[in-house]
Amino acid sequence: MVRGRFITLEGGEGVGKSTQIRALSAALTARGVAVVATREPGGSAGAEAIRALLMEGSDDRWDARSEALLFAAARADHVARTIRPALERGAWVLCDRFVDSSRAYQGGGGGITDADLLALHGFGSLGLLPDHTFLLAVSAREAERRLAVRDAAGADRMGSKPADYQARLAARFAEMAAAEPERWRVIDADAPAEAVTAAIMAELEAWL
Ligand SMILES: Nc1ncnc2c1ncn2[C@@H]1O[C@H](COP(=O)(O)OP(=O)(O)OP(=O)(O)O)[C@@H](O)[C@H]1O
Ligand SMILES: Cc1cn([C@H]2C[C@H](O)[C@@H](COP(=O)(O)O)O2)c(=O)[nH]c1=O
Repeated sequence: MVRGRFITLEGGEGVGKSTQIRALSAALTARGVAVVATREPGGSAGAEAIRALLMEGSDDRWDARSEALLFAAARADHVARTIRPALERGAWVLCDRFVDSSRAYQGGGGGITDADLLALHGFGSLGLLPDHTFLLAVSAREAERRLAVRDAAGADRMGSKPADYQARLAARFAEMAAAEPERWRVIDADAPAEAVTAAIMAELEAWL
């Protein structure tokens, strides 16, 4: 079976993932690569409907277990309807967040065990993992500056989690990147957007 590449961008709030997905899509398309750019939660009709349930309403709308199940259900639909078909066509899938966001947010932030989250992922998405994951790391000061711009009109449900939740999830991202260095690359995302794109493209060069 011909298989494309599955690349994910991860990190905390407002670290520049969507900016990079757009720039990388353009750079890879210019190199003749068939690209599917997508995001989580979302990326298929069913998953976008679940996204609205997750992103709207008050912080206590879902408890940690219900929230983990909803993210896993959205991911199962996204994988089955968008990601696997694209990979089977030989496309490169660039995804803004994937299962590692559940491991950081619902795990590190929300206290669900990694084993439970991976079991949900094994059932829902048959355990699909990215070939390569880029962690966009920003300093606390830069994160604060970017979030002030993003949330000037108010944060969504996930973006309004308390500071200790944000600190736990950042620590969990760093832990996962250190534990699986063959899949993860940590990118200095305090740098200007063009420099971040160049750093990621340099890592992807080997596959082009
Ligand atoms: N390298 C960069 N340097 C300075 N500002 C940046 C950089 N990358 C993105 N930004 C700005 O930071 C803000 C957040 O960027 P973006 O929406 O790409 O982040 P994100 O990680 O996708 O956010 P979210 O968590 O909301 O999905 C935007 O205002 C964007 O223009
Ligand atoms: C996939 C996934 C996402 N989240 C959180 C992370 C963000 O707060 C939102 C998504 O918003 P974005 O602006 O599109 O990045 O959802 C999560 O908690 N768990 C997940 O699995």
